[in-house]
Amino acid sequence: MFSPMKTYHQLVDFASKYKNIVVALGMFDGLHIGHQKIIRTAAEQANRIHGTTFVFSFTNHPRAIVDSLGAPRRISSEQVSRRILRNLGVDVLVEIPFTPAFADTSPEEFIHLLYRYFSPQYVVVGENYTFGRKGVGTPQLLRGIGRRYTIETIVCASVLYDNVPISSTRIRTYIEQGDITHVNELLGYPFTMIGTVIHGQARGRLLGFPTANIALFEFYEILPNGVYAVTVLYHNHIYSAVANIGNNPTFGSCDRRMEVHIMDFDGDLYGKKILVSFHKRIRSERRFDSVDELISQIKSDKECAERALQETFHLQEKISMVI
Ligand SMILES: Cc1cc2nc3c(=O)[nH]c(=O)nc-3n(C[C@H](O)[C@H](O)[C@H](O)COP(=O)(O)O)c2cc1C
Ligand SMILES: Nc1ncnc2c1ncn2[C@@H]1O[C@H](COP(=O)(O)OP(=O)(O)O)[C@@H](O)[C@H]1O
Repeated sequence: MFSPMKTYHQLVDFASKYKNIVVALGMFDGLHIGHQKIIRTAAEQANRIHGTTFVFSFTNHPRAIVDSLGAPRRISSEQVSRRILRNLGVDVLVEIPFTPAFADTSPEEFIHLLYRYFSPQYVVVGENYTFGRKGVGTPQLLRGIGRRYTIETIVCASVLYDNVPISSTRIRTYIEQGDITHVNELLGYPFTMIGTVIHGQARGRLLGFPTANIALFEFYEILPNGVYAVTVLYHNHIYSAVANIGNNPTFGSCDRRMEVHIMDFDGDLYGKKILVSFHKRIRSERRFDSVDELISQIKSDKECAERALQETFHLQEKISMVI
């Protein structure tokens, strides 16, 4: 069993509260395989010196401040990220707002700040990590200046997939395309959303397929409308399920949402939190001319989802990273 991860939203004198600090630095949106390598390296190093594993990151994406195009939509929700960080062995998460003043910090000032609040034995970064005003700080600079403060820098090489480094940007593109297979390969765990079940039009049960509905939020990168093979974690049990993301065009239209029909389940889920993990895209959402056509399509979607879940079964053990 893991001890709970402590979270701070401001910088305090961590050095006097925790011993032998090792800090992983980065934005870590999505916590993909490359991020996991950096954080695992930090945790291993901390274990070796009987110390404390820290992740130091930001509540908002730095690009919200420094990029005229604004911040990209997030890959993972806060809840999903925290579960993964805890499972990777992080003891303390420090997440502070990235403000215009912070963006103006010079690389030297940033390293001084690390020393002042963390006095880390080690910092761990990815090879393409940048920091400080206009992102001019590099891992080499961190290593050079860090030594003056007796901070050792560990630089992790990018993890490649098809000979190209795995990046959050690449994963966002696959999500936009609904390419779950690639999304999950690069994340190293199934793309997952956690949400609370809300009321819909109470129509699903009449169609013979009740669907637990979950509102979608604009600031997360989400999959395109369509039908997906998913699993649902509820009350410590993983169920096979089939999800539809969209506006139900067969019935006019509704707010965009995700709805999940859970197989071999009967119960009241309103107001309950469920965790939905995506495994394969099945088809696009479309308008049907009759309700009977929609019903027979949902029947075949369900069979298709069952088959897809059998095919991807070997990958599903990675769900443990998000639980
Ligand atoms: C597997 C699955 C596939 C679906 N595909 C479509 C679709 O292609 N077009 C559509 O209009 N609605 C589709 N729906 C949504 C149904 O219209 C919706 O579940 C139903 O209207 C119930 O809505 P309610 O939850 O508000 O009661 C699908 C639902 C499921 C479970
Ligand atoms: N197998 C199931 N899958 C999903 N929801 C189920 C299932 N069995 C019962 N339910 C319940 O039924 C509700 C969905 O029924 P539905 O008629 O689609 O209503 P709504 O339009 O409010 O979502 C869920 O929120 C849940 O409480």
